[in-house]
Amino acid sequence: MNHEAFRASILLEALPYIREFYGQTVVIKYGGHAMKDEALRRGFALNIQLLRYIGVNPVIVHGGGPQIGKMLEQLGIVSEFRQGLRVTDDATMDVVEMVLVGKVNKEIVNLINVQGGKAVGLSGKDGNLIRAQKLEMAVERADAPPEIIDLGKVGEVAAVDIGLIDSLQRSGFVPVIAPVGVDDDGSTYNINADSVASAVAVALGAKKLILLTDVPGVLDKKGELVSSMTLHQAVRALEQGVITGGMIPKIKCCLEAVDGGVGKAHILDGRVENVILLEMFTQGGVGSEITRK
Ligand SMILES: Nc1ncnc2c1ncn2[C@@H]1O[C@H](COP(=O)(O)OP(=O)(O)O)[C@@H](O)[C@H]1O
Ligand SMILES: CC(=O)N[C@@H](CCC(=O)OP(=O)(O)O)C(=O)O
Repeated sequence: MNHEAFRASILLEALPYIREFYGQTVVIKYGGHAMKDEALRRGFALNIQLLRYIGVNPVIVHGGGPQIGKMLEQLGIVSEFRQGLRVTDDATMDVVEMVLVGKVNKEIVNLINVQGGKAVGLSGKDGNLIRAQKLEMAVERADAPPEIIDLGKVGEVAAVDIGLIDSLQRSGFVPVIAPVGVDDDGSTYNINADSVASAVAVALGAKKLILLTDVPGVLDKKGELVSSMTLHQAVRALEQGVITGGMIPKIKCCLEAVDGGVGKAHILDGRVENVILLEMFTQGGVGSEITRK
């Protein structure tokens, strides 16, 4: 199907939803795993452009973990993850910033613009967008007080200044944000992209937070997709140990977003073509959604 025919068919299906989403902000976290394939990258950009076309305001927060890993390897810098986060010394921070802000961010901007969009790339430094603070990571231990581990230049979001995003959206631009922030002293921090997406979604009062990853959504004990969970059910799933590894921080980000006023949070398979449109504009969707009630 060519571009025009595809756009027309999507528009027909989307009609009932246009009213609901018109003028609303949707924050989409575009993870490194969902960027690997050229056709998928083009499809992602087309989905973003289609959202703009029907009056939705998408804001992209991107990752790039695998891309950072590859560059560190080429430079002979050993990288280690603790609790799903990259231990970041000064040399690693330089590479993270170069890869995320200099390479991945501009590639996404270019992709969207090639599809006829107007994307602008930002890092958390631009317009004081993301104020960071050093992450104090406490790890629970059996029969001992929690251990505080030092991850170096790994930050968490302290504040989001939406001024620049606001101006860009009003001028019809799609902001594309790299998850790098600065603290009050101007030190640069590497922040997990899911956390940045969640904080940006809350600050913007977004209708939706969409996290694109490399699984169909949240899976239960039998490996079956959980289409919908309330905040309460998601907390129970965390406590019961159904959710492990990288899915733990992802669910926590969804909880923070919905708790902070975002309409719904979605975890979707970024390897599936048109997954954003399928989730937003079909009955029942295709991934997992987390709702307040
Ligand atoms: N219950 C679960 N449902 C789905 N994925 C899970 C679950 N528990 C753990 N995971 C793992 O979480 C991973 C997603 O987290 P992560 O690799 O950090 O994603 P990303 O790199 O896209 O941010 C999945 O690939 C899967 O291995
Ligand atoms: C602190 C930390 O771990 N930061 C991440 C930032 C990129 C990211 O989150 O990328 P994905 O979403 O593609 O995994 C990192 O250095 O890999």
